[in-house]
Amino acid sequence: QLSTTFYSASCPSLEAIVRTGMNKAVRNERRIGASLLRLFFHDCFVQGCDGSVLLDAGGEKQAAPNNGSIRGFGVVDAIKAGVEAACPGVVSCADILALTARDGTFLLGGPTWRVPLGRRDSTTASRALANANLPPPTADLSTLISLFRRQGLSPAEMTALSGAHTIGLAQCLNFNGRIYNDANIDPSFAALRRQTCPSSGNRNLAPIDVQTPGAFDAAYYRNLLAKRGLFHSDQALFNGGSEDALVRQYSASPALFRSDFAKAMIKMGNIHPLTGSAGEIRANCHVVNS
Ligand code: HEM
Ligand SMILES: [Ca+2]
Ligand SMILES: [Ca+2]
Repeated sequence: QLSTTFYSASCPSLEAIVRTGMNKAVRNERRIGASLLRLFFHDCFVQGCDGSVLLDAGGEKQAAPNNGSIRGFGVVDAIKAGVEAACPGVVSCADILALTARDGTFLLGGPTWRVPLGRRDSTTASRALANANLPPPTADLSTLISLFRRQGLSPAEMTALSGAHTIGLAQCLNFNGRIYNDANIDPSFAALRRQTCPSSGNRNLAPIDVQTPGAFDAAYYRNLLAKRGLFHSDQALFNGGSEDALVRQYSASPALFRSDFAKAMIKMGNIHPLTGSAGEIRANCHVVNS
């Protein structure tokens, strides 16, 4: 139902405006490409890809997986302002977010893909659904598989999408349990991470991919082979279970990873979009229209 040509008559400059905005944002701070990729994931897993994560009301931003962690709202706002100037009242915040995720991935060296468009924006957000649907970094493989299955995504798609952790940073509180307690971790990697993380709490940042945190590549999977996954949930993909073989394949074939990642991103972007006359085109991504 979404279409890559949805705005070709109503907003032909849309993709150029988003690309220019993302170029500028990534030049200013490379990590922001990762942050927008994650923001789109956190949107899609809560009520579908409907821009709910962008709403200030509703408590979704304060849900445990989001609070003090999700970022990139200013970039969405700046791009939305440019889009509104060119094509007022036409393009949803949900679609802008989908395009920023694609461009963020590409600008950090990842694959590109054509983004199906035509999503509309929700009038609600949900803290409860964010807490229930977003995977915690303490998850085991069975939990990851079931949380992705709930969104219509297969274990293989979950394994490909987790490769997003080839870019970006994380706070100690999300991996302290792993570096202090897990057995399936490379001891020298655990020691390295403990150097900047005290044994509880703490918002200090570390790269998720110890090798190339600023580059979208297959190093994430090579890390898993070496027991250098940062989150317990990362290493769960390569811990003697059903995804081991695919992790090995992706570690050996970056081209396969790139192509499967792009396909899985399109599939994730199709989670329960609002279309037709459902929802609205928000004027301001932070608030519902009055
Ligand atoms: C498989 C289950 C997943 C879990 C348990 C998980 C968990 C996390 C956690 C805990 C962080 C660090 C947040 C912080 O410390 O502030 C993070 C960061 C990140 N995640 Fe995931 N994630 C998962 C899947 C995904 C998927 C599917 C994507 C995108 C397709 C993604 C993209 C990212 C990115 C790019 C970052 C870095 C963001 C930044 O630097 O701002 N993650 N994830
Ligand atoms: Ca949503
Ligand atoms: Ca990397």
